[in-house]
Amino acid sequence: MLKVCCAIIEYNSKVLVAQRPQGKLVPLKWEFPGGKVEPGESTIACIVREIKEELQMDVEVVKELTPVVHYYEDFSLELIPFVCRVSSEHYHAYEHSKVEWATVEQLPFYDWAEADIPIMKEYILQKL
Ligand SMILES: Nc1nc2c([nH]c(=O)n2[C@H]2C[C@H](O)[C@@H](COP(=O)(O)OP(=O)(O)OP(=O)(O)O)O2)c(=O)[nH]1
Repeated sequence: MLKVCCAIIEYNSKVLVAQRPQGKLVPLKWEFPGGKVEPGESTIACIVREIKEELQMDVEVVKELTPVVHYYEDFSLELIPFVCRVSSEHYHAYEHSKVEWATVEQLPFYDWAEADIPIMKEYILQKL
């Protein structure tokens, strides 16, 4: 099964959310940025690498949340979430159509990729 890591990046009480581009899988849905684990790569190395590639940010991993297995119509994946910290709010959006800093209260109102919904909910619950 496809193994994908994603990052819930925190800064100043907000988290970074990103919209997938048109023309890729799960188009225009919102996600926590990340990507596929490469052969032989640890999940932590994967998330640090992906966030550097996609957003030019250096993350520090704080903790892992519960992985989600999700079956889309045409593919399935295991999505492994990490809460991460950054020391600056600045990013360059190389691979997303939009990127935003959202408050925890705003998270339920994004049009999420289905696999991200349980992750978003778990994150909100552990913030209460
Ligand atoms: N990065 C990320 N991918 C997610 C999330 N939720 C979700 O269903 N996915 C899916 C979409 C993609 O099919 C896959 C992640 O692959 P990816 O982001 O590395 O790759 P991609 O399909 O955008 O493009 P590519 O690297 O193959 O060119 O997992 C999420 O929160 N973050």
